[in-house]
Amino acid sequence: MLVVEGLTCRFGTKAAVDNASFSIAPGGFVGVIGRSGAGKSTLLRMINRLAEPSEGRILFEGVDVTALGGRDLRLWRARSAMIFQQFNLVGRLDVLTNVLMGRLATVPAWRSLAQLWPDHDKAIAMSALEQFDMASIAAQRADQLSGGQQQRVAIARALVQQPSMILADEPIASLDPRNTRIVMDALLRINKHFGITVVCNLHSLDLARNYCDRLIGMASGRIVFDGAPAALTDRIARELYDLEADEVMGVAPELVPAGSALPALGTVAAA
Ligand SMILES: Nc1ncnc2c1ncn2[C@@H]1O[C@H](COP(=O)(O)OP(=O)(O)OP(=O)(O)O)[C@@H](O)[C@H]1O
Repeated sequence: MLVVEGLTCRFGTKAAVDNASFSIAPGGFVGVIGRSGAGKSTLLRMINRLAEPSEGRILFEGVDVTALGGRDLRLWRARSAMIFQQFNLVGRLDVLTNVLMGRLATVPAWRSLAQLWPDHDKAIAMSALEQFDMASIAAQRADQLSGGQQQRVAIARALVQQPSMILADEPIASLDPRNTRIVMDALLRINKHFGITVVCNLHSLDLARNYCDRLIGMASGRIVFDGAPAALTDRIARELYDLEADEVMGVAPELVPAGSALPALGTVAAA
């Protein structure tokens, strides 16, 4: 169980994440939604400890992740594997070696530097590539792949970290619709087949509704919605996304009857 308590991250006087509290049970597929600048990336980066919280705590299975340092912190970063919008592969290295990078936390540095990966780790990496039908391109350079293939390699790299959770920060933001589906299906497979919790920042509300079993909505650093996708009405979505709403929902504007009051943000979260 991941528990986030009063988590805040300030940059100067601005709170990118402001007093966020929630818990995530194992095995969920959670979408973090909200407009650009809402604080989604900062939230995920704090959970992985790539960004330092200004206040609050992160607990995982009762361990205070916020207090970890040294080797324990490296192990936590492997256990809460991040996937990034820009894939973060090493383009000049082959696909298999990129996936093996996910084993760095468990392999002595001299072995990885000398490219002497143990057979056991190579087998794990090949098996991860097979999961996503990519074993046949194991020897190709990463920079020769399409964006969708690169992201699936990044997902395979995350999988070999044997994570408890995958934190995906806008993983499909630079992909076309076909590759978007392939990559989201890969994340869903990781979630359903391996039972690994997925927390995924998504700009598209349609995707979030289709793939996630729970949505956390953020606005100006605060959590303003936390519930099942079905509970997120179009009206709340419009408040979350403001002028971007039609773009993220892919629908025509809804006519709001004159004089009808919008529910206050946070009312659903509080219910
Ligand atoms: N390192 C930083 N230094 C200063 N301000 C930052 C830093 N990182 C994020 N911010 C600010 O914090 C706020 C939240 O940013 P964040 O990237 O977490 O939002 P987001 O919802 O992920 O947006 P996007 O979808 O555009 O990535 C923004 O106003 C951003 O400019």
